[in-house]
Formats: sequence, structure tokens, C-alpha cells
Amino acid sequence: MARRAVPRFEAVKLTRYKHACHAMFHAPNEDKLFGRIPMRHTVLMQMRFDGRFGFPGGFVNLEEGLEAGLNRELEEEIGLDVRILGITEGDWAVTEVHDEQNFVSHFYIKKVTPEQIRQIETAATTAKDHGLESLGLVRVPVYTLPRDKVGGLPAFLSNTFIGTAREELLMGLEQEGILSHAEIQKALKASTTRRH
Ligand SMILES: O=c1[nH]cnc2c1ncn2[C@@H]1O[C@H](COP(=O)(O)OP(=O)(O)O)[C@@H](O)[C@H]1O
Repeated sequence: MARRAVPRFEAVKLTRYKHACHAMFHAPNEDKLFGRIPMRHTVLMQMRFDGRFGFPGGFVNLEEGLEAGLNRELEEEIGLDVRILGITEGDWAVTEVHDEQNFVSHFYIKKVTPEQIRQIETAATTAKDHGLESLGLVRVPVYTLPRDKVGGLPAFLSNTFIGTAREELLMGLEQEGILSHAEIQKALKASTTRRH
């Protein structure tokens, strides 16, 4: 479906459109899987009520403001302590307009510490929407297992994602320097081979 990227300041003029904001939280990760495979990085997504993966967030009102609306959603959905880890305008990454659906999607990326990731994960289990709209936060495997070259990110990418969440994940991984363009292309290619 047709969509176009626009700057944040242009998008907020689209008052007749519905606006949604979602956020990707990520942190460095020094851990090694089985004591030898580097986890590389922690990236949070969530399992939604509909069985699809997406980023935490939701619909916002332009009157309340994009970031205020997003923080409200994050508080409800994952119990985020918005006084400490709240999203600001500086975390804005991309806005896409879907004219056919009168819909605007805003995506934010926030780098936090490994300790803050654990705080978010812990708080999420007692959030208002936990077990309802959100079935839990998940860590995205950003590595590819050396043995079969499909396990890890390629297998994860074969899941079903809501809206443009899959594209946002790939953009976030590259933009934040978590994976190189070549590594992402390789994972995408492996994900379509369906050997898992
Ligand atoms: O991670 C995402 N990235 C991009 N769009 C998303 C994501 N999650 C949901 N959406 C879209 O955003 C809109 C709001 O969905 P969501 O279920 O998050 O909001 P709500 O909790 O306010 O109902 C829907 O049109 C949905 O397709």
C-alpha cells in the first residue's frame, strides 16, 4: 500500500488523519548465548493481542501532542516510567503517511542501558494492558545462528507483523548501527528460505 515519508512538522498539519506513535527501545548487550554466540544487542518488541509482533504504542490525539500521547500509551501498555524513560521529540525517527487510509504512523527510537531494559521488562508484566492488548514484551534475536544460518533474526522475520513494524525494525537496526546493511540483507534472504 502506498505510503510516503514526511518530516514530523509536516505530518502534524494533517489534522484530518488518524495518528499513531510507536517506539523501539534498545540497548547494548554483552551476553553470550551458550557462552559463545554474542547476543550483540537487545531490541524490544511486543506480542500483540492479535498474535502479531509490533512495537509498543498506539493511537494519539494531535491535541495532546505526539510524544505526550505516545508516553500515555507506553505507560498503559508496558508500565513505562515516563518521568525517567519517556519519549521526547529528539527520539523521533520517521513518519509515514498512508493517504488511502487517512493514517499517519510515527516511529521513535530510544537507546537505553541494559539495566533500563530490565526495568522496562519487569514493569511491563504489571502494566494495565498486560495480558490484554499486550501479551508481553519480547527481545528480538538480532544474531544469526552459525550452524543453520536461519535461526535467530531470519526465523524471527518470518513471523507476522502489524502494519509497518517489520520495516521499522529493519530500519531501526540499520540506523542505530546494530546491524550493517549487508547483514540485514543476508538475514532477509535467509528468512525467505523457510528451512525452520
Ligand atoms: O509497531 C507498529 N508500527 C507501525 N504501525 C503499527 C504498529 N503497531 C500498530 N500499528 C498500527 O497503528 C495503529 C494503532 O494500533 P495500536 O493497536 O498500536 O493502537 P491502539 O492500542 O491505540 O489501538 C493501527 O493502525 C496499527 O495497524
